[in-house]
Amino acid sequence: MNDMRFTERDVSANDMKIRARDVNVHYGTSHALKGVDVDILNGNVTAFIGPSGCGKSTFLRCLNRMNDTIAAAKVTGRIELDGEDIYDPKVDPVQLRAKVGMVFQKPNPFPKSIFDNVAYGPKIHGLTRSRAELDEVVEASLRKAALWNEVKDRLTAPGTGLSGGQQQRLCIARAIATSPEVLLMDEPCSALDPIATAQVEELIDELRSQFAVVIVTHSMQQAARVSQKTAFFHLGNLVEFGETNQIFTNPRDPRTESYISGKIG
Ligand SMILES: Nc1ncnc2c1ncn2[C@@H]1O[C@H](COP(=O)(O)OP(=O)(O)OP(=O)(O)O)[C@@H](O)[C@H]1O
Repeated sequence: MNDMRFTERDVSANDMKIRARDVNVHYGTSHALKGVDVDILNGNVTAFIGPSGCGKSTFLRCLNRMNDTIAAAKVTGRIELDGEDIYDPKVDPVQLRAKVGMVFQKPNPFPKSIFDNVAYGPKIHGLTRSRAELDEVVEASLRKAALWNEVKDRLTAPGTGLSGGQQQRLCIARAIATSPEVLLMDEPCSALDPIATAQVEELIDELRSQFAVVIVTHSMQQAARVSQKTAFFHLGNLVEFGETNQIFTNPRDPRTESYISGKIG
C-alpha cells in the first residue's frame, strides 16, 4: 500500500480522535513548542520521541489541558477532540481529563486503598449509581489493567504497598475507570524493571482496541514495539510524523535519521 492511500485511510472521520493544529507553547519568554500539527487516531498507539527538552511532555500535556496547571505556560493553536475545541471556555478541564486520561512517569497512587484508588474517578464524576455498579467498574478496570488477579484478595490494602510495576498498573486502572477515550502516558515505564515494563507494554497494545493511546518514551525500542505512529520532536519542532515502521526504517528528515542512529540526543 502506498503512503498516499495510508494517509487517506488514516484521516477518515471515524478514525480521527484528536486533531492538533499550529500548537505553540511558551513558558514565559521561552518558546517550547513551535507550530505543531498532529492527528491522533483511534485504535492506534502514537509514540512521541526526541531528545530531552524537545517538547514531548509539553505537547502531551496540551492534549488534556494539563498545562493549565502551570502558571507560566501559554498555549495557542487549536486542539479538537472529536471535532470540538478543547480550549473552548465552555469546556470543563476536569471533565476533559476524565475523557483524556493520563498516566505519569512515576507511579503515583493516592494514599488510599487499592479499591479507592480506582473508585475515585467514577465517584467524583458520578458515573455509578450504586455500590454494586462501583464494584463492577473497579473490577473491570483492574482486569483491563491486568492487575485483578494479583490484588482481588486485598482490595482494602493501601495502593502504595504494591510493587512499582503493580502501582503503575493501578494508576492505569485508575485512569481507565472513568472510561476515557484517549489515554496519555508520559514515560510510563521509566521507573519499572524489564518484567514490569514488558507487562505494561503488553497492556498498552491491548488498550488501543478501546482508546487512542499516546505515549512519550525515551526508548526507541519501546516506541518501535508498541506504536503504530511515531512523532519525532526536536527543539520544539515536530520534525517528522508517520507510520512507526517508516520512521525507524526510512526516515525522511536527516534530523530523524541522526536521532534514531544515536547521533543526536
Ligand atoms: N513548567 C515549566 N516551566 C518552564 N519551562 C518548562 C516547564 N516545563 C518544561 N519546560 C521547558 O520546555 C522545554 C520542553 O520541555 P519538555 O519537558 O516538554 O521536554 P521533553 O521532550 O518532554 O523532555 P524530557 O524528555 O527530558 O522529559 C524545555 O526547554 C523545558 O525546560
